[in-house]
Formats: sequence, C-alpha cells, structure tokens
Amino acid sequence: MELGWLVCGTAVLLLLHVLMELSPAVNFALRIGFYCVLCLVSSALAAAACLLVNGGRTVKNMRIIKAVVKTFKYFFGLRFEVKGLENFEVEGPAIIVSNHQSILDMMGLMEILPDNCVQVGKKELMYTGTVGLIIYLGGVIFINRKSTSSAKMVMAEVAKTMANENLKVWVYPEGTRNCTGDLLPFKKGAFHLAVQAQVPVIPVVYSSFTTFYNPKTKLFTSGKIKVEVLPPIETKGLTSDDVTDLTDRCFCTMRETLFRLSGRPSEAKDSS
Ligand SMILES: CCCCCCCCCCCCCCCCC(=O)SCCNC(=O)CCNC(=O)[C@H](O)C(C)(C)COP(=O)(O)OP(=O)(O)OC[C@H]1O[C@@H](n2cnc3c(N)ncnc32)[C@H](O)[C@@H]1OP(=O)(O)O
Ligand SMILES: CCCCCCCC/C=C\CCCCCCCC(=O)OC[C@@H](O)COP(=O)(O)O
Repeated sequence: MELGWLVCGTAVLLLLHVLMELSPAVNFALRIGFYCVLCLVSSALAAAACLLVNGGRTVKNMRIIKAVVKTFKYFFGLRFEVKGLENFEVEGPAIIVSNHQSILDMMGLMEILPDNCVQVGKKELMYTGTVGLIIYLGGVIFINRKSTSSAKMVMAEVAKTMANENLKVWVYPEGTRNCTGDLLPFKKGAFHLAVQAQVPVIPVVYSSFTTFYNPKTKLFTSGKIKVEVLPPIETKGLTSDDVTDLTDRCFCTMRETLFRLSGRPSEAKDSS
C-alpha cells in the first residue's frame, strides 16, 4: 500500500519535471502557482504567530512577516546583492520609494525592509484570503486607486501620523506592476506625502527581472537581483509647488540607477 503511494508520488513528480523541461508555460505556471500557495500557507501560519505575539494589527508584525518571506528566495534560486543599507539610517520618519515589477517583489521588499515601516497598497489586496489578512495585520495602508480624493485623504492622514508613530512609509510610485525593464511615469502621492510631513525621500532600486522573469514569454528561472538604497533626498522647506520637481528628480535618479544595475548604461544617458 505504502509502496503504491511512493510509486504514484514519484511518477507524478517525474511527470511534472518532464512537463516543466518541455514547456516553459508549464514551468512558469507551476512556479508562480507554488509562489502563491507558499504565500497563502505562510500567511496563515504567520497570522497566527502575529496574533499570539502582538495581539492584532501593528507594524511590529512586519518583523515576523519579514523573517518568513526572507526564506522564500531559496525555493526559487533567487539571490539578492544589496548596497546602501546605511541610507535607511535617517533620524525619524521617511518615505521610501521603489520600482515595482511583479508580485515577486514581496521577496525583495522583505529582504531589506527597515523596522517601523509600512507600505501603501491597493485596497483589493485585502481580499486575497490569508495574504490579505497578513497584509492587514502588518499595518499596510490601504488606498482606493479608483478615487483620487479618498486616496489623497488617506495619504494626508498618514502624513499626520508618521511623526507621532515614527513610521517609515514604503510607496511604489509607479502605482502598478511594470516588468518592462523601465519605469512608468511616477504618480505624485508619495512626494506630496513627503513634503506634507517634511520628511526625506529614500529611493530604492531593484535591477530589472527581465533576464530571469518575464510573464509574457513565460520565463521564470533562478537569478540575481541587485538592490541599491540611494541617499535620502531632503524635503525640509519644500512646499507643494516643489512636488513636481521633486518627483522628476527622483524619477531621473532611479531610472539612471535601474539601467546601471540592469547593465543598460547607455540608455540611462538618453533618458533625461
Ligand atoms: C508571511 C507570508 C506573507 C506573504 C505575502 C507578502 C506580504 C507582504 C506584506 C507587504 C505588502 C505590501 C503591499 C504592496 C502593495 C503594492 C501596491 O498595491 S502598489 C499600488 C498601490 N499604490 C499606489 O498606487 C501608490 C502610488 N500612487 C500614488 O501615489 C497616487 O498619486 C495616488 C495617491 C494613489 C492617487 O492616484 P490617482 O488617483 O491616480 O491620482 P494622481 O494622478 O496621482 O493625482 C491627481 C492629482 O492629485 C495630486 N495629488 C496626488 N496625491 C496628492 C496628495 N497626497 N496631496 C495633494 N495632492 C495630491 C497630484 O499631484 C495630481 O495633480 P497634478 O496637478 O496632476 O500634479
Ligand atoms: C478567498 C480569496 C482567495 C484569493 C486567492 C488569491 C491568491 C493570491 C495569493 C498569493 C499572491 C501573493 C501576492 C503577494 C502580495 C503582492 C502584492 C502586489 O504585488 O500587489 C500588486 C499591486 O501592487 C499592484 O497591482 P496591479 O499591478 O495594479 O494589479
């Protein structure tokens, strides 16, 4: 009986292996499927740990989430090479902005996430089962992207509470995932927030995933991701009139860094 199960199990694994070798689409679907299952199962376990240790929704839960998610890279053969972590060591609150390529970014995020840091996320993430629960417990700030006025109101509230709670806030200024190897134009919410709270903006750039991950061509192999935390950009004394300039400066610096980290230096020069 037990031998029967063993033979069946081995046969299924072999079949999956052959299918993965033969078809990039199957390989991609299985690896992404595994990532989602891993997120859902780990979130359920981490949620229990968060409730037991911290009792509810608090940024302190991010430490638990981080410890769990940092192990995921080993399942997918991903390596991170991080530079500039010392740039996170600013006095008090800050806004961190980074490029957003895929749902896989959660691994890159947790690889370097500083203490007392929450992210801004779309409200739809609340409805992703246990993942939604863990994101809620971690203190993520939910915004409704379909309503500019309500998103602005939430961001204005955050500007007020950041100082009291000594929070760093992580925003993806592209506003959506983009895996083209370039940046989408930045939305200004993060920069309004930084100016309203008079706190620095710390840009973070992840090298392009396109050499190992591409949903269009169903590519998903192992790979190396270079990460650079750039020096903080001060906003003391800036007003809402300076937000466009601040956004543009940050965009140019991050695009240049993205191309450099991804081995596309010549395009960086053409970008200004
Ligand atoms: C244990 C296992 C766990 C496994 C799972 C892992 C879990 C991990 C936990 C961590 C979770 C992380 C979650 C990450 C989620 C990532 C996302 O969801 S990304 C998508 C959501 N984020 C964003 O959209 C942020 C970026 N967007 C913005 O900043 C936008 O500006 C906006 C605030 C959302 C508003 O967008 P929109 O409605 O499109 O309007 P705009 O065109 O941007 O602006 C219009 C206009 O208004 C001005 N303006 C914008 N913001 C402000 C403001 N705060 N105050 C004043 N004015 C503002 C803006 O300047 C425009 O005016 P202008 O004249 O054109 O300049
Ligand atoms: C009971 C409901 C069950 C629902 C099951 C859903 C399964 C989802 C399971 C795992 C997914 C892991 C996702 C990790 C969190 C990723 C956050 C993220 O990257 O969000 C994308 C968002 O930034 C931008 O969204 P769009 O690019 O605009 O779109």
